[in-house]
Amino acid sequence: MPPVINTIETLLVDLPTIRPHKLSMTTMACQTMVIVRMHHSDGVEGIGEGTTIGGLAYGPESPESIKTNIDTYLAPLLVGQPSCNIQALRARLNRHARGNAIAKSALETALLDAQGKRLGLSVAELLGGARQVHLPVLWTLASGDTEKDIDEALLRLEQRRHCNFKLKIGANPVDQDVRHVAAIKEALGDRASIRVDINQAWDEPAAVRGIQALQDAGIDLIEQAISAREHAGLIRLSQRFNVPMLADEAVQDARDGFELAAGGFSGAFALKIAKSGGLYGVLELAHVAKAAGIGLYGGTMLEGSIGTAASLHAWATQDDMAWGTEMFGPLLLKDDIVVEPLHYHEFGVDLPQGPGLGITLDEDKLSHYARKY
Ligand SMILES: O=C(O)C[C@H]1C=CC(=O)O1
Ligand SMILES: [Mn+2]
Repeated sequence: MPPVINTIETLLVDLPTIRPHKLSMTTMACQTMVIVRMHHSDGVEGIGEGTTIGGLAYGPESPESIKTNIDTYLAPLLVGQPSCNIQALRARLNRHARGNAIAKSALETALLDAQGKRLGLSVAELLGGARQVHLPVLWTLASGDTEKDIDEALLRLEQRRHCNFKLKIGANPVDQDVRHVAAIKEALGDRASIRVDINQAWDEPAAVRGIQALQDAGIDLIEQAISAREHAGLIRLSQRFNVPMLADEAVQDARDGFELAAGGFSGAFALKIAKSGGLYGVLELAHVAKAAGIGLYGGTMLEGSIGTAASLHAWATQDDMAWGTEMFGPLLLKDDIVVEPLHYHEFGVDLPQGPGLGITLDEDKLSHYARKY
């Protein structure tokens, strides 16, 4: 008898961050993850994670909506279905439920984890095989304080944990943000690559002024300076400056990637399993980017270890991520809910080994941090 999906359980898990994490639209002191536990009739359990940033501040799905929509609409579409045809299950979810990319990503991750455990293969192997087993990882400096950010960067460099840094800007006036970034670049010099993420905070005239100053200060990459929906503006910025643009919120899936590429965008795309509805969707976007000569960047929604591991399995199948990854989510959290945390060293992280995601839940930690009703 081929296995079928028996039950799907969702848990909201709140973990405090090691310091306030300041973005242009919110400041995070805690991260909330939706953890999926999917049980199959052959006794296999698959785990997945759906995570966003700042409740509804970052995007249209909140942790609570992800949980509710899985429990109410998506899980009933999967329960009782054969477990192994993940493409058929993806199509079924997409046919009956629009949007909800983060919820779908959490479910697809759990399906892949279970299938890998069943077959004795890692998720990267299920996707065709790993071309890298140690991936570079950037760190985000977002304490809100220039001196603290410089100290944090120097410490990470000395620990050989990170040598690429992303600065979150856009909450302050443009000139103040530019001074903050330039001071950090000046302090770190050629020892580090400095990039910025504006998270859509500027309009196009402010972006033209700000990016010119950031380019002059030696910044390497400009992430999502203007509104996600302003594709034409983002294309204009990419054609105007030498410093490359990184599209993040503007590029959710392969369709967005195709539109930007066809419109003349150049630069890089931030890939996130959460934006593309899972690992297959994000790899479709990667293929469009590659065909268009657009660079790849392994992005995060600041997921914990499960979502980060799932993303790593997808990125590992690629040999040329021009801009590396930012898979540091677990390092921003004070604690973890897995038995063996991801191993960060030598400016990167190891791809977890073993069947499925290669991750085991720590039941005590999970029940400690799971939201109680
Ligand atoms: O890139 C984003 O927009 C979200 C996230 C990723 C890293 C970080 O610090 O914030
Ligand atoms: Mn971003």
